[in-house]
Amino acid sequence: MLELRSVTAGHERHAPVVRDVSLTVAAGEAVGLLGPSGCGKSTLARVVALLHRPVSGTLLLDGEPVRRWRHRAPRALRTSFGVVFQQPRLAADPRLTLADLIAEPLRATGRGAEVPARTAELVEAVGLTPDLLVRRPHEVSDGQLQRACLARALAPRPRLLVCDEMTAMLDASTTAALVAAVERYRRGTGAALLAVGHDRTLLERWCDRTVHWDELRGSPAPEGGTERAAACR
Ligand SMILES: Nc1ncnc2c1ncn2[C@@H]1O[C@H](COP(=O)(O)OP(=O)(O)OP(=O)(O)O)[C@@H](O)[C@H]1O
Repeated sequence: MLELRSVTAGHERHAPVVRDVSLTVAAGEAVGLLGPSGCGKSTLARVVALLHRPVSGTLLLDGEPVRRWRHRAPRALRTSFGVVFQQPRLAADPRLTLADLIAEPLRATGRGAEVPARTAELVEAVGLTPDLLVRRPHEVSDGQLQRACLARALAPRPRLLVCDEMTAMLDASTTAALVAAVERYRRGTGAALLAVGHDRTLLERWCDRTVHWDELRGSPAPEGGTERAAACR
């Protein structure tokens, strides 16, 4: 379903943090990605979630190369991917109520009519209570806000969910609840998962297979070789 071929990406032009990384996630598969702090996992997660354009290499979805990232990506492609980050307070607009936060991706993609029904489903799915929906991020706990961020990621029914250290700052019971919510969603939809983290025990229990960052680098480029993303903007 998702294939990264020799992807190089970074934040400074001549010093990429992700170099020549190749990775495949099959339809419905859950892949855990482990690696030390600062190696580039979050940068790669952002490339996969179409939020960060690589310098070079190819990202294929169902065999089709992705040619545009961020707001340039076609709407259908953007809603194929959902992402949950480690720090919900950095990922949530502090001005929005939780209801508006969860509805954000549907409204942004012209699906506002789905908001009431979908929000009701999601609130239950992630274990929030409806009274929290009128609150803003500073009025809820980290765990409650992360539940809302997961609901936001699931709102458009993505085919691939990227969880970038989603549970790193949560207690064991909230971690278990969020992992269970992701797994219920995947069972119901057949969505694939890329879960990034440091916690080998959690990822090995959660995912079908776990790969280490070092295993992703320098794989031989498959037939067709690399593709300059810059040429595809
Ligand atoms: N927006 C940015 N601008 C410049 N450098 C950045 C930016 N984001 C990350 N970096 C740098 O890129 C490198 C990789 O960061 P990244 O967040 O991808 O690593 P990580 O493996 O996810 O780390 P951690 O496990 O600690 O979250 C780090 O050296 C970091 O300082």
